[in-house]
Amino acid sequence: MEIKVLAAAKKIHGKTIFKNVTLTLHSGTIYGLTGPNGAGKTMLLRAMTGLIRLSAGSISMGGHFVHLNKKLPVSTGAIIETPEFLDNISGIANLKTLASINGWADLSLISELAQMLGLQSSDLTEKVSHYSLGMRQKLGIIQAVMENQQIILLDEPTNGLDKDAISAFQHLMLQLRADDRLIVIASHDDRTVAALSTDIIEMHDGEVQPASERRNAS
Ligand SMILES: Nc1ncnc2c1ncn2[C@@H]1O[C@H](COP(=O)(O)OP(=O)(O)OP(=O)(O)O)[C@@H](O)[C@H]1O
Repeated sequence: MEIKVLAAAKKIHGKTIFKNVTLTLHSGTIYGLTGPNGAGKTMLLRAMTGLIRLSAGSISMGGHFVHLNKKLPVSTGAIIETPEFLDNISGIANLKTLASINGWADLSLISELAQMLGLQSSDLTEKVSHYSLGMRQKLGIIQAVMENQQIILLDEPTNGLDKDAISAFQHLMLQLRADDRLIVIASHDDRTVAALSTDIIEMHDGEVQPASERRNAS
């Protein structure tokens, strides 16, 4: 399974956010999406999940085009910017609500993931309004993987995570890669990117550095 980004471009009010982005991403790989603030990483991830319309080019998953605000052609888990949850209900209630959108909730997998990331079962029953940034991020990670999504797109997933949680997160990502998932991690956390990524996609001013200049250790 692949994600193909072909000559993708996005302009907002005449300003180029990204352009000429052509990439083929493969399952069983963790891609580190790097680059300075404002390079266009988040916008590219938003385009991949169908949250914004491209100005030119196309994005497909598993051979089918991604369309604006439509169900994605391949099951995809994502954290784009800060994970959004309903504050006045518990963590577990949020996960159940989100899972039910796709019609599937595996409570034993959720509790296994929570335990792995250091989220206690008493935390899961706490209202999200009482969560710390790290707890929200852990809930976001669980949400992005709890339905065995084939594609996992994560924007700054280690934000707010402590050292132990970062190692647990890295361990989880490596497990998922071994399970043939396609993972993209946009991050300023160089250590996590270096520890996990077999391919670095570097963006500058809305353009991706040519593949031939990229490190490819896979
Ligand atoms: N809603 C918007 N309208 C217009 N321009 C926007 C909008 N959102 C983002 N931008 C611009 O798009 C560009 C790319 O932003 P993006 O958030 O994708 O960068 P990034 O690489 O994720 O940066 P960071 O490392 O800070 O997260 C920036 O110049 C930003 O100002």
